[in-house]
Amino acid sequence: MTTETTVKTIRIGTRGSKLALWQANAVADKLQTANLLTEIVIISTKGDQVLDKSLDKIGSKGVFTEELEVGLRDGSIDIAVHSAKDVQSTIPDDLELVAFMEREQVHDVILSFDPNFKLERDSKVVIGTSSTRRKALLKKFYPNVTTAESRGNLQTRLKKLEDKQFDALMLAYAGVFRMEYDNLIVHAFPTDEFTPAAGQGSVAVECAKDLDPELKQQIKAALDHPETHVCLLAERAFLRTMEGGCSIPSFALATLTATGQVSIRGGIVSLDGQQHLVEVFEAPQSEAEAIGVKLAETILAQGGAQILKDIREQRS
Ligand SMILES: NCc1[nH]cc(CCC(=O)O)c1CC(=O)O
Repeated sequence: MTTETTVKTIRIGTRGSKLALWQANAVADKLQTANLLTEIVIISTKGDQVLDKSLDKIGSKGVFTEELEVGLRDGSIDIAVHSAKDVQSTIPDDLELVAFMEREQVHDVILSFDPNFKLERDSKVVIGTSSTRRKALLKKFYPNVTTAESRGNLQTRLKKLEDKQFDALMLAYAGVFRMEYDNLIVHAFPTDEFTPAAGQGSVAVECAKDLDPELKQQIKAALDHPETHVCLLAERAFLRTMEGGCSIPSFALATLTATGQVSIRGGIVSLDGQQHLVEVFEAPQSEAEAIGVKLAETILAQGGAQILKDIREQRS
């Protein structure tokens, strides 16, 4: 008797933007290196379709992920690839994040077509960004800067910059580097002032909990970067406890120290930049999620809860 081995093709669900496809291709490459067969399936999400509203107005929950999650459930895809930053802090019970890929540099940058563009503390310039966190942090650290909405994929935003809808564009370095626009970078923000959003710079891979366990293990072995994973657990626990999606001005960055501890810096900034709460905690890796929670609870107790309440009231 011969044993039959069926070779399964892993269907990788992704949004259709160039950055999303870059990420999906990075996943496909790694799976192929592990001798797995792959196919990329493009799925459009609400976040791709509704471009005339800022994210906090669409409703932040799963705008870039929901349609992909439907695909995981109905079996049209086996895994979904997301920018880790875009994944809601609590994912549905029947799904799981099976891997976090090795993180790119996490900081925010400014892009301009003018190589002599300089951002000074008192600069009176218009910067394109639609991120609540970036807008609020700019108010705090660069009080004379004004911001202009810049939703859409990177290419759309660069077109707006070209059309002079703003003087410069603020983005995550990771996406800029992956799209090879790093020649336009004129300023890099240090992460102690502009601490990134939880998950920035990493790619998350989601699957159904009931995906074949052997396949799930192969996917994890091929894609997961354990150091990134533990940092992301801490940051996502922070985000979950803050009860905010990508539309609140919170930030969290976990890193591993030389002795292998997890260190997490995070907090929240009020929309007007007037209140800026930041704390740093360190713990063994086994307590990664616990320090994320502790950081959030500390920030909430220091006035973060009030900042969140004010934001909710302003929006309703
Ligand atoms: N919310 C959009 C988004 N999601 C992930 C990235 C960049 C790449 C990354 O952080 O992985 C971006 C654009 C940006 O913030 O500049």
